[in-house]
Amino acid sequence: MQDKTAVEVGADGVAIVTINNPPFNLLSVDVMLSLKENIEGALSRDDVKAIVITGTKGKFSAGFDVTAFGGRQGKKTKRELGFMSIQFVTDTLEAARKPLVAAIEGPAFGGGLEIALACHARISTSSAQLGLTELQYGILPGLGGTQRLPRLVGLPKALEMILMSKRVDGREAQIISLVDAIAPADKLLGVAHQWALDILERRKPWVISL
Ligand SMILES: C[C@H](O)CC(=O)SCCNC(=O)CCNC(=O)[C@H](O)C(C)(C)COP(=O)(O)OP(=O)(O)OC[C@H]1O[C@@H](n2cnc3c(N)ncnc32)[C@H](O)[C@@H]1OP(=O)(O)O
Repeated sequence: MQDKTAVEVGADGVAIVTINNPPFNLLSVDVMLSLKENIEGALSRDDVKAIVITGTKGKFSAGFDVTAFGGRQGKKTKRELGFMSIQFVTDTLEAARKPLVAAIEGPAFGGGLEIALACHARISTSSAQLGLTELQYGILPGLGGTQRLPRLVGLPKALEMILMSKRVDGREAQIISLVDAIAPADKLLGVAHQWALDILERRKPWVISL
């Protein structure tokens, strides 16, 4: 089976953890367990100083695969969605003692954006699309987005985005403080790397939104 996330550690000590579930890097329990495992691995390595999270093929993540929400669990005993909290990934990010930066290109929706919100900074391209779009499926953001988004963008803007499943592009996201900086696609990872090292060296603030 193809790995759902990949890790590469650069000579500068920044690990890039890439979500690898094309075409939209949708999240599932498997993808999130793989993400958690690779982030924990990077956090425990002495040669890793900071972590950048991104998505493969120019797409951060379009959120949870909503087809997994269909149907009742019935008498299943295996640990599946509905039997377990899916916040295990954001719990890991929250507990991290190394800088975490999200490098966002393409869609960052629902759980995808919530993973980015749990990082200490977000860098995006100007054309990236960001939103907590869960309500269009009749569900609430489930990875802490209802708490983290208002802390970054203020309550009125967060309510507008959540209640109307409103999407913003990278440019607007920077204006409302949802992303910290904009970079062209070919420089995105480089800028995110530098931002992570700047947090480490205290040249940029270590911002925890929850
Ligand atoms: C825990 C969390 O809080 C819960 C969540 O994350 S809920 C999920 C939130 N995510 C979203 O709202 C994203 C919704 N998707 C989109 O906006 C758009 O599909 C997109 C921008 C990703 C891609 O757009 P576009 O390129 O025009 O392709 P589009 O035709 O819409 O989608 C392609 C296929 O992917 C599927 N898809 C897209 N997002 C999906 C998702 N989150 N779950 C399951 N399937 C999805 C579509 O249903 C479609 O399937 P089909 O080919 O069988 O009809």
